[in-house]
Amino acid sequence: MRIYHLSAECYPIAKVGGLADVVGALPKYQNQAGQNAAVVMPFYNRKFVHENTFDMVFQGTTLLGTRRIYFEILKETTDKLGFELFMIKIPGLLDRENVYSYPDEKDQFLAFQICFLDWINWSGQTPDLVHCHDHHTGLVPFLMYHSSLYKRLAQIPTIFTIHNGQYHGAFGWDRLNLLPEIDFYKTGLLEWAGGINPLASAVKCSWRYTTVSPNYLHELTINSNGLEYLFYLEGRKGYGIINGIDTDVWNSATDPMVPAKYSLTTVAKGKQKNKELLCSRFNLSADKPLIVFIGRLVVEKGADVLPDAIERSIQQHGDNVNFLILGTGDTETEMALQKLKDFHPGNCAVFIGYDESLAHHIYAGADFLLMPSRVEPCGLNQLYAIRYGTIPVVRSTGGLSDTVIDFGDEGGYGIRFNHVSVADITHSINRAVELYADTKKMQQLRKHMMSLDFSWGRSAKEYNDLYETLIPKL
Ligand SMILES: Nc1ncnc2c1ncn2[C@@H]1O[C@H](COP(=O)(O)OP(=O)(O)O[C@H]2O[C@H](CO)[C@@H](O)[C@H](O)[C@H]2O)[C@@H](O)[C@H]1O
Repeated sequence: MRIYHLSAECYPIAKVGGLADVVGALPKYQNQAGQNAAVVMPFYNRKFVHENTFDMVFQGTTLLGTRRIYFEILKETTDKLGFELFMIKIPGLLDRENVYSYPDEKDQFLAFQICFLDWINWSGQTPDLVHCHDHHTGLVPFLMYHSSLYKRLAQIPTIFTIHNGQYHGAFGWDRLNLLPEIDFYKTGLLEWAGGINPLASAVKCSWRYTTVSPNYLHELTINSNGLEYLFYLEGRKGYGIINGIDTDVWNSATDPMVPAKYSLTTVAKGKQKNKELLCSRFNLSADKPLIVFIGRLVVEKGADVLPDAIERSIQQHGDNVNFLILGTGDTETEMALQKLKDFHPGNCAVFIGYDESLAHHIYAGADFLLMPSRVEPCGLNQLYAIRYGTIPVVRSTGGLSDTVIDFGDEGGYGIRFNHVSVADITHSINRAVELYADTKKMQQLRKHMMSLDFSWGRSAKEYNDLYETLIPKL
């Protein structure tokens, strides 16, 4: 079955967050299960494109409104990622370094989607299914079914996966002229709340939509930044499939970014060594419990509550607890964390920035990973933590509820709390500190976690099974 995954991010080419991890792994596991899945993404001027070779497999021109643009489809030559990788290059528009945040970002993603459709249309391809990810690719289903230009593609099933329902990519009707010819009586399928809303359009037009955890499917009807009623209406098309992790990349016994490699049998020693290295780099003490946070410092992740919660915990536990934060995001939170570090240099360390290698080292060296998320569609950090024997301390929401069982419950291994509040977080940290003192229990939980299977195998099969239901049997 030929499948195209369309995404703005893909690990290791361009990663901003979890979307990249998923799109860089799912197709590989699907191919191992007998599919023929490829990834199509925008061209970014990044390390990966300079260190690898590409063939130009197609070139053409298309229209973005009245602007004629020239584009190239570049294919990575080795398929070493476990899937074919195609990048769409548009000189001056899709050939920059960063993934997001350019003032003409909406034009960039619109052009990306149009060029993809032009390419498969004019090169005569008929994939079995097109799988779109997040709002950057959300107009593809509408255009496939309601543009006279792409009538040839109108029978191809589309699936849309929502990695984050808070972001819709919406824009005004004044930009409708940037779309190719469309059936004007169908424009309602583009609309939500008075504008063009790519996420809403994808939910309406794709054959099926999926969320990255079963719990999040339900939560979207309660909190999706204004699309709650749409999710309620379209609920029959929705499926919740939990993300997996790429166990080739996330393997503490082979991970090149983990200084002291370890397996289930050597976890205590390996973790301690990694922790010592981390602590000496950040001026912390390796004898104390090390509680870490990795991620975007934004309200959605509960990062705004971290400074107060950490301050309170340090006060409560005196010198007996350590925190390490890796992230970047809201300036106010970054500044509050820096200040905290200055007040408590021996108990709190902060690294503002994005550092993939440091993140791997932290997952391996930490005792506890804190995730006080307000919204967490799936969450990969807790899965990486579990895989590396690090106890997740999470708010019960979205995919965190689906993947973390409190150690007080049967079969449990993590710590869960209900509210994004200083009180709930500090209470959970108290539990973590107590747990840390029980060396035997810690060791038992680490081994238990490392024996759990959150790899893509099962989830990739669920996607494949869903595809099968949409593709007519020959
Ligand atoms: N400063 C930093 N330095 C190094 N690495 C960093 C980093 N900040 C973040 N990361 C890494 O980025 C990834 C973040 O993944 P998440 O799934 O937690 O979040 P994100 O909100 O981006 O993804 C959205 O999509 C994914 C995928 O579907 C969902 O799991 C999630 O709930 C949803 O919000 C992890 O691999 C993490 O280690």
